[in-house]
Amino acid sequence: MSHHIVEVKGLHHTYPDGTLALRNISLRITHGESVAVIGANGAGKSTLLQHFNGYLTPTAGEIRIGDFPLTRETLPDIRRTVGMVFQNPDDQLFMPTVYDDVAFGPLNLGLPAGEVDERVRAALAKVGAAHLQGKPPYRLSGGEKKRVAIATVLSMSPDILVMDEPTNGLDPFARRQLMGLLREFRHTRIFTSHDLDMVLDLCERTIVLHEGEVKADGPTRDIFADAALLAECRLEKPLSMQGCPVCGTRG
Ligand SMILES: Nc1ncnc2c1ncn2[C@@H]1O[C@H](COP(=O)(O)OP(=O)(O)OP(=O)(O)O)[C@@H](O)[C@H]1O
Repeated sequence: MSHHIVEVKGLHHTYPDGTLALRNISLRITHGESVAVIGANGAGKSTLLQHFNGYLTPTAGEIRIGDFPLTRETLPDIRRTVGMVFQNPDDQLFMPTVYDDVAFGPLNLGLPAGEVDERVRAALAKVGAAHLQGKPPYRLSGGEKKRVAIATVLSMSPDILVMDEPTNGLDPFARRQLMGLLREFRHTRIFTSHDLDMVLDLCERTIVLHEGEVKADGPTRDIFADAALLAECRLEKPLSMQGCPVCGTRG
């Protein structure tokens, strides 16, 4: 299913203030892959993800989603294909109620009212936020906002799910619930996270960014076993691979 493929060729991104955030990034993510993009603060993870559905435009290089290069003409279709959860849920929630926010995307697809309602209820139930549907988003807690932001993307049934720090601000129960949901999602998943145990659990492939460049791209366990790479990129092993300080067993 080629429409689930994300391809990046020679991507550079310089912000208007002159910050060079991405340098010559090339990668290809195919259907059904679960891929983590990790790196220290400021490594370029959010900048990279925001190119996948055209929120940022490359300074140089190309993004292809499936068979199409990302251009002004293909952008509406690509936004239907790629569901993006931003790091900050306030960037995603702007309607008077939670229900309206989750319905916004499906309504824009022109779906009949009954189907929109079905999608909204299913998406809110999946993130455990059905009870919040009548509330204004600005009255929600940080973790509640995050869950609703995720529901706004799920209600669009995207082919490719892109999430920037999806577990940020979630309590342990909500984190586990989200991990279950990501595990169930059968199409392409790409996310950034500092939650390296989640990365180890959910992603067979990990891409390491360091100072705007791809430093490594490979099987997640191999990445976390490379102590020199982790040290160079200011990363640590997931807790579950650090061994038990009491009994001395290795992860
Ligand atoms: N709007 C902006 N204008 C100028 N520079 C920016 C802008 N947004 C991000 N940057 C810079 O681009 C670089 C990459 O930032 P980015 O947000 O992509 O990092 P990140 O890896 O997602 O970090 P974090 O883990 O802290 O979320 C950083 O040097 C940052 O200061």
